[in-house]
Amino acid sequence: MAGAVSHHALASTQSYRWSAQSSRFGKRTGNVRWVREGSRCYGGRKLGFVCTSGSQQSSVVEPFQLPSDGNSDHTPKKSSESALILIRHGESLWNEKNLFTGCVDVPLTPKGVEEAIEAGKRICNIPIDMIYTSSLIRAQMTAMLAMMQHRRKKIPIIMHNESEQAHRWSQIYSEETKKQSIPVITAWQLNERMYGELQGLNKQETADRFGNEQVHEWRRSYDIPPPNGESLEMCAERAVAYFKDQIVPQLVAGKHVMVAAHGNSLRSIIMHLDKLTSQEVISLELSTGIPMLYIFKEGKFIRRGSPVGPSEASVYAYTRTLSKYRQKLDSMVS
Ligand SMILES: O=C(O)[C@H](O)COP(=O)(O)O
Repeated sequence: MAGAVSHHALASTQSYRWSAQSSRFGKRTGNVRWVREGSRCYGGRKLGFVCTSGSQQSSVVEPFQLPSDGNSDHTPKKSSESALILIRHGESLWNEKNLFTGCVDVPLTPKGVEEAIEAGKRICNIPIDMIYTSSLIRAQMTAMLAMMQHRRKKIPIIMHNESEQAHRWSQIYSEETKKQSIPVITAWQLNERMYGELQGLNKQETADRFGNEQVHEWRRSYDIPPPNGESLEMCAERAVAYFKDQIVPQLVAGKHVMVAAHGNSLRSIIMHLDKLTSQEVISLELSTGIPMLYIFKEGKFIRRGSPVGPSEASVYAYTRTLSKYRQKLDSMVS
């Protein structure tokens, strides 16, 4: 294995996990509320902290620098609120085998399929106009399976823009059918961080060989890459840039967006949204198949946590747009 990488002591590392659970014992780190769920963890052992959902746990993120590309569609509408759902793919066949996966294109396990379906139930009342996924099948499967649960019953359709011909050949010629569809944009920039020479290795065997601290550093440090792979910082350079350039303008235009991607590409985006430091992000863990909701309003991102269920009051009580959308769905089925 090339590229020996030095390791620091990570003794003070705590772990945090996005979760739908709540707790009464909380502490604030910057503008993020972290809630202690159970025992402290370290280096791949038990992860025992949660970052909860719910109105008390919302945080307001500083306004973004909006892209000034002269496109009037991107002018923030004062009254508009857009939903942003971030979801890590469900369990993959290599998650199950505990192998470093990175950019290897591995499908979901039956459990991963279930997780995606469950995630879909949790967000089935939240409006979604556009979907962004990585170019990897586990994220695309997750998005499609989740959308099958959505009450609006729009059909997600992958847009093929890789060539002029692919674009032309995948056109839909009915306005009515288009209205019943949701465009799915695939982007390599949202792919998992490239794990270099760790891809395909067993995580436990790698820790046994190189030590827990070294492997934890490769997996969680901000700026230390695994051998010949991407650090989180390098992953952020493409994933956060794509988020700002392509996804934020859609939110600004009032579109509700779901992003189905990966542990580390989403960690880099959440680090950006929640303004986590490079120390804080070490402890951010994302579970497979857990949707996370942000509201974009007047140029700010408001973190709403993870909807526990389709009817969770706190998700809808807070925003007029979401509660109206839900009422509309209710009236459509009654
Ligand atoms: O690429 C992988 O192996 C996983 O998707 C993420 O792995 P990590 O938890 O080691 O970053």
